[in-house]
Amino acid sequence: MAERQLVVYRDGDTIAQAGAQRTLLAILDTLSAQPQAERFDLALTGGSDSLKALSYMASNPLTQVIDWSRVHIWWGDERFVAADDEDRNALQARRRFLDALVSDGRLPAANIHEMPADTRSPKQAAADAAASDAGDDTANDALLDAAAQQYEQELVAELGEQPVFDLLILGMGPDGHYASLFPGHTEVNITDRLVVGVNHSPKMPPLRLSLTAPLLARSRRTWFFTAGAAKADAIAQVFAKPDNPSYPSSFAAGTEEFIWFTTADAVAKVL
Ligand SMILES: O=C1O[C@H](COP(=O)(O)O)[C@@H](O)[C@H](O)[C@H]1O
Repeated sequence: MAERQLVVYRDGDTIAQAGAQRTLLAILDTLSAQPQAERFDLALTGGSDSLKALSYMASNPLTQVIDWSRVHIWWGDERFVAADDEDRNALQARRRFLDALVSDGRLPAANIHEMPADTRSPKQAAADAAASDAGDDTANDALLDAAAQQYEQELVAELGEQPVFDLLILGMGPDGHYASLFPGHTEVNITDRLVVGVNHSPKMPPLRLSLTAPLLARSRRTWFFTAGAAKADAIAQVFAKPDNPSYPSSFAAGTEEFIWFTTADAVAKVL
């Protein structure tokens, strides 16, 4: 595993700008190296700091010279809502960056590997939510598990039984969650699945899908984009103790590179 590196920038906007440039360079250099890599697998996250980086990618000139037909896009987690719901991480990424690449004919639509969306009717979703409120999670759990299995199959079909991303971008919530692995939830301990359903997420919306910790830890490069004082307590705890379920981000790693891009206020309790 790569040693954790810490980079402290002036503000979140700098994380997003530098992160955009760095992401595009990683793609360009990997696809241009000799012998050439066939493809580049990039796993995105939701979250304020990382989404901003996607907007900067859209206007960065390096975007014009990348062979996007060899780039595949994945997500570390997703909110299990309808495909056109504003809460969806993939929708936000499409709007900021991906849709333009597809409509220009540069990124094949099939290279965007979105996690499954909720296709239930509003009436059925409300009935399942009512059952859950009454203590019966059978329907929601079954639905989430089927969706998680579907994404697992897509990962295995594209990347084999032990999928590895070239680059995984992550954000961390103030509670220390990453992807949709939350403190106090059992999903962070699951090691025999690639993808899990997450019910009763403490952050809305309540139904989610997440890659599991072992998959998230074997990315070649793993970068956190994490700004702001609200994250200071969690970063201090994450840096203090690895693999701590109370601060799930402490499970993250990268095999070749593992970098936290932060701001001074975010690491005020570490340094
Ligand atoms: O809910 C989520 O939150 C985390 C962190 O988001 P942030 O806005 O606090 O940076 C994000 O990484 C994850 O993808 C998202 O679903």
